Amino acid sequence: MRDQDVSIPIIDVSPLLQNGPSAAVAEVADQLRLACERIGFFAVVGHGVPSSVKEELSHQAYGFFDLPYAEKMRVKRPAPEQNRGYIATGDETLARLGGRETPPDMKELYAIGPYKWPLDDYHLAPDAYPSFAPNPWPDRPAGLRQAMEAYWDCVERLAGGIAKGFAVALELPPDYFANRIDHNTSQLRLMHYPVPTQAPEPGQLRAGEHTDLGMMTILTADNDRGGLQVKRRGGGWVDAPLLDDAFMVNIGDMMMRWTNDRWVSTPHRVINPPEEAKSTSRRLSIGYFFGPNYDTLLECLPTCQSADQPPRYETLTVHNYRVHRFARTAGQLAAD
Ligand SMILES: O=C(O)CCC(=O)C(=O)O
Ligand SMILES: [Fe+2]
Repeated sequence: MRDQDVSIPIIDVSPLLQNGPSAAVAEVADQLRLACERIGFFAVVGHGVPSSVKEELSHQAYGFFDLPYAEKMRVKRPAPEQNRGYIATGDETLARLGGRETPPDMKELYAIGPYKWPLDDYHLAPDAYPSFAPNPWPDRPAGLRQAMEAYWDCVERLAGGIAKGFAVALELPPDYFANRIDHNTSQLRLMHYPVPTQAPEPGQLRAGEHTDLGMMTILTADNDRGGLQVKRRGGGWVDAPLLDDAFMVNIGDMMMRWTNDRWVSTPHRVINPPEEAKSTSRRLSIGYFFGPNYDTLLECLPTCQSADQPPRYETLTVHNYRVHRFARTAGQLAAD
């Protein structure tokens, strides 16, 4: 297939979540494999996340971003290396993840990390930080916490199902990733792109071009707001489709390392609204950035190497890989 003909497929993942018959699982896995090889993005339906869970979180998120700035700052990011709390407009530049210097993204966000974990040796070990640390919850809106936790549980289950599909697609046992993600170090980020009040600076976008760092990202945005664009393997941007009741999923850099570049993480960005649509361009997106356990080894998968294809990347733990990536971006604050 020619690169310019590749589009973002829609995949029904329900067999992965319902322990469907192995033929159905293999069929979904094959669709996932093609999507990951060709474009690195796919839309999922049959995801099992009730629309009420998504709608409630969207409602609560708008409630939070509508609060006065000073109130939002009460839950500001607790420390620069932490990826949680309120991150105000001007404080994040996703393009830096790829080593590019641009003006900051035109967005504000509120993020949490894992919220239910015991205070045991594993979660209190030095390498558990900053993945496991307390989340600073705002007092208002009162329903935000419950909505974020309910949403987290649903998309965590979905990510587990997709991970099973990835394993089958990579000719590994279906549960290959299970004990590598059972203490996952994910983040749930509410991203608010307000109506722009001034013209963007040259090179300034709602979210600059980047690849995501983790294993996969599960995204949803207001249905009628476009802006997310995905780079094709051969170059050129394609608009992510606006679909009702689907999640957009993309693979991140950890999948690329695991698969020895068989599944390349795809650059994407969020472009500015056109001038004529500016006044109604407020956009909310919700991203679940799924990261494996902090001590999981990112080592070339056994099925992704051979005598002609030796491992291209050094083996690192998830924790050390993150530290290494942040060092490369010169300690700048960036999304995970
Ligand atoms: O807002 C979106 O649709 C995507 C944002 C994104 O790619 C990110 O935050 O990593
Ligand atoms: Fe992203």
